[in-house]
Amino acid sequence: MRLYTCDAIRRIEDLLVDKYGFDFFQLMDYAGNAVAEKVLARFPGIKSVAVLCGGGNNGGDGLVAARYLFLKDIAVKVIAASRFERSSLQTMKNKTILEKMGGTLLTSEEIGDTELLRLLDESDVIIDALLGIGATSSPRGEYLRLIRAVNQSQTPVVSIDLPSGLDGSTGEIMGEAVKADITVTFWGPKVGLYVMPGKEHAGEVLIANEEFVSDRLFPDLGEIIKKDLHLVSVPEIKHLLPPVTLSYHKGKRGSVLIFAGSKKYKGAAALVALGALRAGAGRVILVVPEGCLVPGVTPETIVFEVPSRDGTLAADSYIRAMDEFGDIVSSIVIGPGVGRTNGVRDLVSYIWEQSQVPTCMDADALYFLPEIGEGALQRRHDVIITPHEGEAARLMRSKASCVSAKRLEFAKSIAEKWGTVLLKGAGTIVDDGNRTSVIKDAHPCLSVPGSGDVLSGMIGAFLARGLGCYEAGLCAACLHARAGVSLGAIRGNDGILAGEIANRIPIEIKSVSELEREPLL
Ligand SMILES: NC(=O)C1=CN([C@@H]2O[C@H](COP(=O)(O)OP(=O)(O)OC[C@H]3O[C@@H](n4cnc5c(N)ncnc54)[C@H](O)[C@@H]3O)[C@@H](O)[C@H]2O)[C@@H](O)CC1
Ligand SMILES: Nc1ncnc2c1ncn2[C@@H]1O[C@H](COP(=O)(O)OP(=O)(O)O)[C@@H](O)[C@H]1O
Ligand SMILES: [K+]
Repeated sequence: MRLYTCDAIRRIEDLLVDKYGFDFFQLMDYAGNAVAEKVLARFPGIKSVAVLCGGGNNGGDGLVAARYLFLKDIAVKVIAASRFERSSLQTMKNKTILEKMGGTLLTSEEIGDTELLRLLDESDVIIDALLGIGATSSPRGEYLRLIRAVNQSQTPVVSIDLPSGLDGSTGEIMGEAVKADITVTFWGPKVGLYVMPGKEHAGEVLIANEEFVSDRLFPDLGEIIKKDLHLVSVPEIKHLLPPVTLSYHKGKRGSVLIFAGSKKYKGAAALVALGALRAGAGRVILVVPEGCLVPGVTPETIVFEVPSRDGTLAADSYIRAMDEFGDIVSSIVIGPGVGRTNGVRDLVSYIWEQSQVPTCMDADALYFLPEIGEGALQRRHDVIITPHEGEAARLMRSKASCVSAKRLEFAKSIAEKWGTVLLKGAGTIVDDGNRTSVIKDAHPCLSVPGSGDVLSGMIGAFLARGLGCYEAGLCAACLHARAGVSLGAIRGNDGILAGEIANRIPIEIKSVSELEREPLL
């Protein structure tokens, strides 16, 4: 699904006016009306609503929503952060209409903090119409005070277009932002509503008036939006999954060579292998240091023990494994539980510089990449690296908090330097340097130990089945997230085991293959 930046949305709105003759008053009416409808549908029986309005057009949308709710006999209080002195004509007009109809308009400056909180707490719903796509800097003055009050209140919050204070094009928070339960946005999905931390601030996203932005009305839509930015959920990966036919055999499924585990961390290796098998790999070969018995490894896994160096793998592990299995290996996974010894550093460095096999690098393997990067680093087009935010920060010599704040930007920089990247966490990002996808589904039950090991095994399986790094990352992240949503719906947020995520994957693949629609990315 296409994702829209704020610039693209502005161009679409301008075209609706210039090409089709809408005026901005009409567009504001569509927007505010849609918000009122969604609020009434979501919160039936409400009696009172506080509408917090800024002085821009987002505030204008709030005034329209207030009017439609007022007409339904709901007690509406507009609390304005601005005196509307420099507002657009359409916002002014909507203010005048509401006033003439007898609506209550208060100016926040005249309301003390205690009274403000009381007003918000006494309302059944708060509508946040302070800032939309027009905000370009950290909220200040009354806007900031109102945002803080909204976040302090227990009343459900519906944000109009964007949670105020959120950058709609990046998902970054400009200082502080409203934490909404629901965001009603217009025309199409805006990037910032799906990328963390914006995703968390947006709550549930409802898109209004999407039908306006069709290829029929906008044949040149592809020119307007960034074609290389996508929101990906299961329908989008259907056409990527390799078809399985009656003539299939395990050779066609490809073979994954896994370098995982060490004396200290044994279980990781079993989970990578399970992830690969559950995602449909043909043969899964697990290379482990001698004596590091892998608990729980499934009998379907081929275990290949190599001499241990300080309880870990070493550079010669690759040569030994390829001597034995090189003629069948179609992908490599390296990292989970391998440890951080010199032997592992040599192995990672050797694979980065010498191997020609499509590879997924995860966990401890990522620890050594910056060191390799000090030398003559060659970006690998056939490697996908899968850092969480801490690992991403180390790769870019930054802090995890900086990565969390600017996920899209960091993913792009990593992809340009190293190769395709899958930046983990809710709203997982896959970036190959040219294309960026944000995974729509997410569930906190996935935040358990070994969950990432399963994911890297799944990527290995999709690479082995012939997918490119970007496509393998998309399929694995999407199915992994789906498994989380399915398990979470039954079992809640806590106590899911990583192996259970893996075991859920075949069902998720089946449900994707049964989907009827097959939209292109
Ligand atoms: N352009 C259009 O045709 C339509 C726009 N719509 C709405 O209009 C919004 C965009 O409207 P605008 O461009 O007027 O922008 P906004 O309303 O998002 O923000 C601009 C207003 O906020 C104030 N402001 C900006 N940054 C601030 C900061 N950091 N601290 C405090 N105050 C700040 C400005 O002084 C101005 O009053 C959209 O998000 C959407 O809700 C809808 O009405 C649909 C039609
Ligand atoms: N809150 C969350 N919401 C959605 N997905 C999450 C969340 N937390 C973690 N995940 C996913 O779970 C996996 C965790 O991987 P990782 O941090 O490497 O864990 P481990 O090293 O224990 O395997 C990643 O795929 C990540 O995207
Ligand atoms: K808003």
